[in-house]
Amino acid sequence: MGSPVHRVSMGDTWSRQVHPDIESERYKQTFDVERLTNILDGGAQDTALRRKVGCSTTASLPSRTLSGSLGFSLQHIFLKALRSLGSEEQIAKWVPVCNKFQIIGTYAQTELGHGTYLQGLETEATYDAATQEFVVHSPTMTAIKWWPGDLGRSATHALVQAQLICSGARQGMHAFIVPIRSLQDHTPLPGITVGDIGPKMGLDHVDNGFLQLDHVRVPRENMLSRFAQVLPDGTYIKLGTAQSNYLSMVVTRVELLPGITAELQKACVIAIRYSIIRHQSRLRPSEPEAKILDYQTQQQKLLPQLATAYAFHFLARSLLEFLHDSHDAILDRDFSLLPELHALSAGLKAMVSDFCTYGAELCRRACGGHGYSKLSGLPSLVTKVTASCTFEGENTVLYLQMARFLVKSYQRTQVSLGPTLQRSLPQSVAYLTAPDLARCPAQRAADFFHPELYTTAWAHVAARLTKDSVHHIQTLMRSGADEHEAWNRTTVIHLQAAKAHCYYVTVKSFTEALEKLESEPAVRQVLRRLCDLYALHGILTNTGDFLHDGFLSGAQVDMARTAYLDLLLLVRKDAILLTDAFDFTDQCLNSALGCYDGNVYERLFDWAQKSPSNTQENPAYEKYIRPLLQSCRSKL
Ligand SMILES: CCCCCCCCCCCCC/C=C/C(=O)SCCNC(=O)CCNC(=O)[C@H](O)C(C)(C)COP(=O)(O)OP(=O)(O)OC[C@H]1O[C@@H](n2cnc3c(N)ncnc32)[C@H](O)[C@@H]1OP(=O)(O)O
Ligand SMILES: Cc1cc2nc3c(=O)[nH]c(=O)nc-3n(C[C@H](O)[C@H](O)[C@H](O)COP(=O)(O)OP(=O)(O)OC[C@H]3O[C@@H](n4cnc5c(N)ncnc54)[C@H](O)[C@@H]3O)c2cc1C
Repeated sequence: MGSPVHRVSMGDTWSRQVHPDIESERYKQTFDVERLTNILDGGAQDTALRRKVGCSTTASLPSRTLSGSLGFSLQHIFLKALRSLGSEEQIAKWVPVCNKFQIIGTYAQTELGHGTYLQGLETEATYDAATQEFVVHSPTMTAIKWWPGDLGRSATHALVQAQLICSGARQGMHAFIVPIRSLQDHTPLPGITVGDIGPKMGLDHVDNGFLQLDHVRVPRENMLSRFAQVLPDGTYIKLGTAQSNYLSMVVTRVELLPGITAELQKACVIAIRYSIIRHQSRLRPSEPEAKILDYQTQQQKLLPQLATAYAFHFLARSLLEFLHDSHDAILDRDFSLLPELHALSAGLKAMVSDFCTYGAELCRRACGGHGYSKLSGLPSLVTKVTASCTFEGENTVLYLQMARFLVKSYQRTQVSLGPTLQRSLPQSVAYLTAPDLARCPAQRAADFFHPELYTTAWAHVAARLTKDSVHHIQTLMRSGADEHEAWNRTTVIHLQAAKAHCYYVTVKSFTEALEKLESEPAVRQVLRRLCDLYALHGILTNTGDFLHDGFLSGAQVDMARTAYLDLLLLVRKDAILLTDAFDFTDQCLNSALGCYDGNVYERLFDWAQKSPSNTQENPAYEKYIRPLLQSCRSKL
């Protein structure tokens, strides 16, 4: 069956037939794969459009982003910042020339000496009222902009985040459009030293660069002025908050989620399809070698990752909807939803990138030796997704931003505001004031197949860890620590609370997505198993947090494990169909192990023969091997 994109190529004989092992897995269709693909896309028309454009289900999500661009095209970050921080006039001026590639933009915020601590950025933009210009300058070596994508060789303009100095005061980080290369011959403009930062772990196709500015002048109109203005005489008008100019990072963190999730989805497709083709060892001495996906340990490696990949798809959709609903208000300077949006975007970007990096590497290892071959597509996928743990905010720092929001939300519950409090707490932390179950009510394994039960369990642990962190701070301060030291000496607990909260938010968004699938019983059932598996996998890999205060008993953990192991068997039956539903083309997967037709060994052998080391003269023979052999022969 499969979708039209999976017409196998009419190349070699082996590429015209689907391997019987994988074909047999597609016969027993317990649900309509095409229907699930449509649901992931948001509808059948969206599937058709995506196939025309050639993306996977998740990567198409950004097409509904604020910018309407598809995925992370060149200068996506630059455009994002322009739309978030620019006035309507500035957007009208710069976005069209960007979209027509009359200029190429880069987002230049990080410096050699600072990436995380934005208050420490050293690049300066000093207003000169006499000429109504800003003088943008790198005062020190550590102020050199370092890392911006497309800066190394491509960009003609940089959106430079710099400390604004005007009216004799430092006004904090503001964004300035700075031309850096000539539009005639692409050479660096006066005062500009620019280049590539050199080899990286991955993402080799991106020219991350450096930019040193030597008193470069730009017109007053080049400061993005949605949230602040500098008048011709140098008067500073503040229109937002101290962090308004951080808005583009919030938007980018949300819009990165589908792309990061797609990497885990691809890793799951490759590893699960390979695990159907790969036969190794015997389940019973009398039987032929088993498909490695029939080993419980292989199921336990891969299927929770598949569940996570689906969970993050619905999480990304839910957060994109929240961004959509709040973004216009924020642009109109109603910042009431921004704290929750910032916390969610920070914490969930940290969790999604952490888990997708871990999961992609797990999928790679689950493919044995062939997983270490670049022909599998997995090594480059792992090095690519790893970057997402750092760019757009280093994960630990972002988890701590989420923790800061949890602490402040919990502290609000400590001030007795009565019944109005629950309504006023942000929706994502409403559980902090909900009646708390002291004990899980589960009596048997099947009880763990109830979304309400495991969602409540996650809320309980997140609330407990948040309360623990606040009490830890209070204890330290009572013993004489100031608020900053108390905060720092509690950050390990803060991280635990933030991670538990993020897991709770993901479970909740998955269950809410399932509630909307009333009319799709077969698809809903298969997704429900994945939701159960995702929730229980988290409980069983963080058992201590659930046992800590007796919320779960040891016997109940055994029940959860029984339910979990049963789920592995059920999900195993649908595993191939669930990978097919992501609708990645073979070209997109770029993997000899993960092709739709399952002809792994033929592709490995065919692709290996085409690799440069087999198609070019061996440079080592004349220079090293022949002289070595000859010298050894002469001694015989
Ligand atoms: C891999 C697969 C992907 C596939 C597709 C992609 C392919 C390749 C494309 C690659 C694209 C990547 C491009 C990368 C770009 C970048 O990396 S751009 C640079 C990103 N840099 C950062 O994210 C910097 C991180 N640091 C910060 O955000 C801040 O310094 C901080 C850590 C948040 C601290 O800021 P600070 O001003 O010091 O604030 P605090 O004192 O901590 O808090 C004060 C209050 O401000 C609130 N706040 C902080 N940040 C924000 C925000 N962004 N929005 C709104 N509010 C914010 C914070 O909550 C505090 O509020 P109160 O608690 O109420 O006081
Ligand atoms: C592939 C890639 C693409 C990038 N693209 C861009 C781009 O286009 N534009 C751009 O401006 N930047 C870009 N960056 C830079 C990126 O945004 C920064 O690297 C990132 O924000 C992390 O900052 P840092 O490098 O200073 O790390 P650091 O903050 O120095 O992190 C080092 C360690 O210090 C710890 N740490 C730091 N602060 C704290 C704290 N307060 N509490 C506890 N621990 C802390 C961190 O957890 C981490 O373990 C890119 C980076 C990469 C890898």
